[in-house]
Amino acid sequence: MLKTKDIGYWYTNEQDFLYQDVDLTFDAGKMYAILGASGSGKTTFLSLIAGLDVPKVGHIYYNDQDIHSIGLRNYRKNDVSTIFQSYNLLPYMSALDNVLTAMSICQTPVDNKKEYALEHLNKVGIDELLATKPVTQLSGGQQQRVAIVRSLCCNHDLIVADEPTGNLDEQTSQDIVSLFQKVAHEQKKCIIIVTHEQDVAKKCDAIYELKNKQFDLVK
Ligand SMILES: Nc1ncnc2c1ncn2[C@@H]1O[C@H](COP(=O)(O)OP(=O)(O)OP(=O)(O)O)[C@@H](O)[C@H]1O
Repeated sequence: MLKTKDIGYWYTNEQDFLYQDVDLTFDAGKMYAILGASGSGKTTFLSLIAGLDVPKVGHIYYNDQDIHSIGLRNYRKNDVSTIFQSYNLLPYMSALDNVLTAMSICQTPVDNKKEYALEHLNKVGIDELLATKPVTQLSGGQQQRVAIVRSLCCNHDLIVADEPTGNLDEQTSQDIVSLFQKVAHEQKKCIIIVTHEQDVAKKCDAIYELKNKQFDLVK
């Protein structure tokens, strides 16, 4: 579903590159982990495959089409959902409205959007009372779950997530990873997760480790 071809990236100068010649493949129906030390460039890599930033060299293909020819705006709107480390929820809205707004932008093909959103929020332990409160009144872990649901409800085929379980207790984290697994395997989505947690990585179908400026397939 997604391929990177010879991509390289640096921020300030080319000699300080984060990586070069990165050729990775991500298939539909699978969940991937990206591991690596802090500062190695994992978030930067996610921003490239999510179409939020552009590699300095190389190309990214989504279903064999260069994401530039799809158009990054179209790609983000129709094909890829991003779960940000800092959630990026709209603070003046409720959890429910955050999910509904995203569904409306992505034009999720569902008749009763409110029922669909509430059902998915419920699955991660956000009941209707919590879902209708201003999102700023929710805890960090609750906001993280709203961000996860917002991305799942967009129904895109590719989901990229930056430390999606970073703020969750062990049980909730396991539940979320099982949910991701189910979505990847049953709905044939491709889910790519940046994580520091070995337990999360172990549940993924494949693991890429970013080390010494290169990605190695370690599982
Ligand atoms: N906007 C920026 N301008 C310059 N350098 C940056 C910028 N954003 C990140 N960097 C640097 O690029 C490197 C990779 O950052 P990135 O956030 O991708 O790492 P990471 O592996 O996701 O780290 P962490 O696990 O701590 O979140 C770091 O050294 C960081 O300081």
